[in-house]
Amino acid sequence: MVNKHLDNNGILYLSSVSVSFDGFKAINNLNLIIEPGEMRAIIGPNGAGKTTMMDIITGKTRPDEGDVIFKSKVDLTKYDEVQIANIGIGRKFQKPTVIETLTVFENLEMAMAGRRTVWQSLIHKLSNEDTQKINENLALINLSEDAQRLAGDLSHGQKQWLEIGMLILTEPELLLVDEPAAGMTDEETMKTAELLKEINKTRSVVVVEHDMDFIRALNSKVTVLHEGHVLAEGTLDQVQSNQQVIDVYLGR
Ligand SMILES: Nc1ncnc2c1ncn2[C@@H]1O[C@H](COP(=O)(O)OP(=O)(O)OP(=O)(O)O)[C@@H](O)[C@H]1O
Repeated sequence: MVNKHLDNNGILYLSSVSVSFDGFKAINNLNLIIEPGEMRAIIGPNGAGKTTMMDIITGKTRPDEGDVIFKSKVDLTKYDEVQIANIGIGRKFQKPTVIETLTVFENLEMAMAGRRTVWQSLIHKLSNEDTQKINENLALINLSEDAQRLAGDLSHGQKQWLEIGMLILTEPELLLVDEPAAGMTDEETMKTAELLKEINKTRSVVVVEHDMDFIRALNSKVTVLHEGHVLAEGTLDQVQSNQQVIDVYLGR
């Protein structure tokens, strides 16, 4: 079933994807292509299907119909969540899941160790190369000064950055980020946009977000979802001046 997509160069390709919950089509004939190296923002009113779409890409939800292809050849519907993470798709959920009783550095060390247990990763001696990677990661996520603080003492925004840093250490080719700006201060929100732009220099990023100032700062192509399919695509200015999009947001 995958051969027909080999001429498609997208890092992520969704074609005619649908899924129903108790007869209700949460995703309805969804088509989406993310190009390699692209940053894409996904917006849409509550219930548009944004989370369900992320769930389908990451193997949490199986589509009833359609193709979900990674890098032109990997049929993601055949794999489970852990396998998809290992294939190279990292997902950042809205709520941070860092270990609060460990330091920032230890959390990163654990992420670096991947499948080792917490205890194994803490007694495992880091190579110089690993230490350097963690230090570079700390600089990326703006937490160099906070490396020895307990993760539980960080602000909400800093915890989100730490978790993004942990995901980056697993070196995903595609990073999916769910509402990163929720609960952040304006300053944290803008720093998060800068962080994702920096990350996007080396990998593809798909961000679901409601905060329009944040979306504007990303300066990327925007896809508007509505009732489980794509309503509009373009720059933020283009989609914001699209009458159908305006009507959907105003509930008309
Ligand atoms: N497991 C499920 N069982 C039943 N209905 C579901 C399930 N998951 C999602 N839905 C429904 O599917 C629709 C799409 O939900 P989804 O959470 O994907 O939207 P969303 O765009 O992420 O919304 P929000 O912006 O509020 O997070 C909603 O009507 C939701 O109630």
